Amino acid sequence: MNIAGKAPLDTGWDADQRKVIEADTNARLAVEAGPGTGKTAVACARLAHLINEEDIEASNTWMISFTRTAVAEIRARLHSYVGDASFAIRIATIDSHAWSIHSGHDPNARLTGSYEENITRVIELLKSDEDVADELAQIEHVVIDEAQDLVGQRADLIEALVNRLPSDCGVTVFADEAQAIYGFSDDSIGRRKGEASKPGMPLLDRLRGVKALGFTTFVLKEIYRTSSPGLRKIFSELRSDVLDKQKHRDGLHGQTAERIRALADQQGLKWTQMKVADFTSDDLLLFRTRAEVLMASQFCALPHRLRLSGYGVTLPAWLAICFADFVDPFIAERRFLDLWAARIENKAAPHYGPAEAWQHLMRVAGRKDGSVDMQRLRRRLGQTRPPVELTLPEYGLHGPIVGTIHASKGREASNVVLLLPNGVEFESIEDEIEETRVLFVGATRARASLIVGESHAFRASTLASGRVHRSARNGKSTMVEIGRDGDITARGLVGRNEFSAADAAAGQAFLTKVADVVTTYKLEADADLDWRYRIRAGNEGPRVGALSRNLTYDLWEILSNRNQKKSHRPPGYVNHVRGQGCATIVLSPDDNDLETLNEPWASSGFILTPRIAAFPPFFFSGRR
Ligand SMILES: Nc1ncnc2c1ncn2[C@@H]1O[C@H](COP(=O)(O)OP(=O)(O)OP(=O)(O)O)[C@@H](O)[C@H]1O
Repeated sequence: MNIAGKAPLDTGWDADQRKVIEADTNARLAVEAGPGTGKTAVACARLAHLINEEDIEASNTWMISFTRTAVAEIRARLHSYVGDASFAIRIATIDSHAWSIHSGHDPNARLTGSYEENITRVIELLKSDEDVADELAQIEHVVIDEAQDLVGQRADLIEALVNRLPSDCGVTVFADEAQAIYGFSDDSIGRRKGEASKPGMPLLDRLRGVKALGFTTFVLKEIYRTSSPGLRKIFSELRSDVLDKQKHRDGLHGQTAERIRALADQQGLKWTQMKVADFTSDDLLLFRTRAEVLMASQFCALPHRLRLSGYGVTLPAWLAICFADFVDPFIAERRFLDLWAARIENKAAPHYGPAEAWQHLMRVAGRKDGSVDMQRLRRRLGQTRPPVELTLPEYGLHGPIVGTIHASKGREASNVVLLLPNGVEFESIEDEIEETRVLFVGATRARASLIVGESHAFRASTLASGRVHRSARNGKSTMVEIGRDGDITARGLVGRNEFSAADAAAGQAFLTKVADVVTTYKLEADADLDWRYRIRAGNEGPRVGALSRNLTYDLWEILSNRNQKKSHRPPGYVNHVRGQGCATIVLSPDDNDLETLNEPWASSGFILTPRIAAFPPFFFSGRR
């Protein structure tokens, strides 16, 4: 297949891009380029070229990226270039590559060690273990995208990996230092996290610094993301300023924000006068912090999607709707298509049809006889990181995407509304430079237009669990984030302790009906469940689940932080908890929670869950 013909435009790849795509199989390339110059597109095309034109085995190639959402997008792009061969390429985040080296070669590998301990062990294995060396000897090419974000231990890991690769294994690394975001989370501005505050030397410089590794630098110059003149200035001139060390001094953040306002297609809007519902599916609304995203989402009754940390990948509702009562060990295509026709068609249908859904199932757990192995399917889907091809990239139904800048790195959208934080103060110049790069990333996501608005400044806090809360109505209520990973579990939905079999069935039947619409729930504290909150549909509807203790603990933590543990208690009920349709929870056949569930879910392992992401007000009441 001619990859050039697959370029996004009839004109094909430009000369710089082509040099990278068609470089020698075993070349070591460091590609530096700004936003929208096609780094990710070229990364995919390079692998496609190697597989299609140079006879490199897809299974002997690795593609490493920083985030799981990026991985999903890369898989989709590669599929369009090389078809099903893309499924053989090991596309994953650096963390999951590290984990597979660890678990494959260390008999004592356990998930219990801290993140740092695990990485340290993997680096040791890379340096000294002969089996690891044997495995690496098979690799013919490694592509690393978004390398600017790999710092500290992750950069050590990549360096150790590249050092151990056979000398004829090619490596292509892409990076844009102007987009490096390493130290901060998307929780709040200027909150540094652990060792990331000492980023050290950028990975590209480290690799280029070792002569023996043999890296040559390439640059991509042409901007393809946008033709808007203002945006192109942001992508190029503003980028030079962000990178210019001479300009790294007090006031850089404010000046950068000012420049973005001046070059944007529209500016001066106030978030208080806008709402999520004013936008369409082509729009991406970007906020700096998670709390701002949660606020914007809480006040939007129409379907929309969320993109922020803490809301893991979700599996589509059709899986549970088809398989909740399916207990046979295997399923044949005919049977699946019947289930789809009866339960999914015209209801909770995803953007693909039954034939494609079946192909996904076959790839994940297909057998030689053409049927799908249900136990295997459950094992694969029940992992914390299920196969990307069956997961949904955003949390929600459809409509505009509301997200943090951090969670939108490497992505693009037709129209971007960037809500700039105002009146920010920084503790150090490093903080300010880091936040300036965050602004730059936010301002470079748009293809057609960038609208800049001012966000509404308010204070919010984050608990140890990562849950955000903020005081509202002059302290009368507290808005608390609901729907984080772990808030709703299989037990909370269909556990025997929580529900009779009949009530669980009624709850699941209700969720099937609302699998693709927005639904408002009410939380009710239940004394019989140790004051955990039950989730009721509307005021009078069925109870569809019970939240885990995580929320109850966190509410007491809020009271404790305020010294109100003795005088106040969490409210008996909470309104305005919205769910964006439903998703599926899958339990692996060896999951201990299965025995606590009602039938048929204890046998099937597929459970429907409301997709809740809400920031409702809690009125803590005084104890008498
Ligand atoms: N030669 C080309 N002709 C036309 N469009 C192109 C070409 N190369 C890339 N593009 C398009 O330009 C857009 C930006 O590409 P891509 O997302 O790969 O950029 P990037 O450098 O990875 O950006 P970022 O650093 O912001 O993540 C994509 O829509 C891509 O399809």
